Amino acid sequence: MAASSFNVRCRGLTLRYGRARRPSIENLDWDVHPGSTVLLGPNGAGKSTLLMLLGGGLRPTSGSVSIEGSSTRQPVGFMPQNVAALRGLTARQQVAYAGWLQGLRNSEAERRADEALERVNLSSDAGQQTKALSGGQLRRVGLAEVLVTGANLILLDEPTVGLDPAERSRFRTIMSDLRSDHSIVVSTHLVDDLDGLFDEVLVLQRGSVRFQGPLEDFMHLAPENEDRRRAEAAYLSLLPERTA
Ligand SMILES: Nc1ncnc2c1ncn2[C@@H]1O[C@H](COP(=O)(O)OP(=O)(O)OP(=O)(O)O)[C@@H](O)[C@H]1O
Repeated sequence: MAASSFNVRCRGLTLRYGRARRPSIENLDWDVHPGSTVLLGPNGAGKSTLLMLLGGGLRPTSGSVSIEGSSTRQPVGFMPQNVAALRGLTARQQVAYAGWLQGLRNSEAERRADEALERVNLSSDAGQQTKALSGGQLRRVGLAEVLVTGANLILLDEPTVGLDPAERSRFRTIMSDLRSDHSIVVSTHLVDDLDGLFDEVLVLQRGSVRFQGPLEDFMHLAPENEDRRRAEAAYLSLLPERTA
């Protein structure tokens, strides 16, 4: 994919749930950077809401998300925090089903499902019922469900939360591999492990942008003497009150 020719722009993006007193995303301007972006923010800051707006799962109350230069029918794919295991389906069938829902013919959906499962290192479990998979394996099925659609931009909502260290490391390796031919945006609470995986950082607080820029600039926000947990120190310097 030519990531650089693919643009996703948010302008004045605002989302208010029902009769909520204040918007969960407020007047947000953001150009999604080609490459990989980490989305940080305290609980309730609006990370999931922003990802759902980008993925088309929510319609903005006002403002817009525009997508230009995509070569596929489904330019953006969203993996939610909780990936559902569909009863009675194997991993291969569940991934192929996601492709079929996007309009692929059965044979094409199955072929792409095999490719996607290989990409997430699950080929050997393709015949397992998804209900029988571990939490980490199920997350990887969820990622394969996104890949099967051919999306250019992949949105991952807290993909490593609750995973054991081995599965977390496996997932990081897969994300790192995906950076070669996809743009990715990943929301996370885990600010200790950003280096080598992300180019850009977006920090949200109460639905507004608190910081956006290259990872290097973000790291410079950390006080001089903070070395080991530099990213966490940078993050805390933006959010002294730790409120959403
Ligand atoms: N379906 C909904 N109806 C009403 N309010 C909602 C709904 N979903 C989220 N909110 C509110 O919108 C705000 C942003 O929530 P969101 O889940 O996007 O934040 P988040 O940064 O992803 O939080 P977390 O890190 O806890 O997942 C919060 O105040 C939340 O209570």
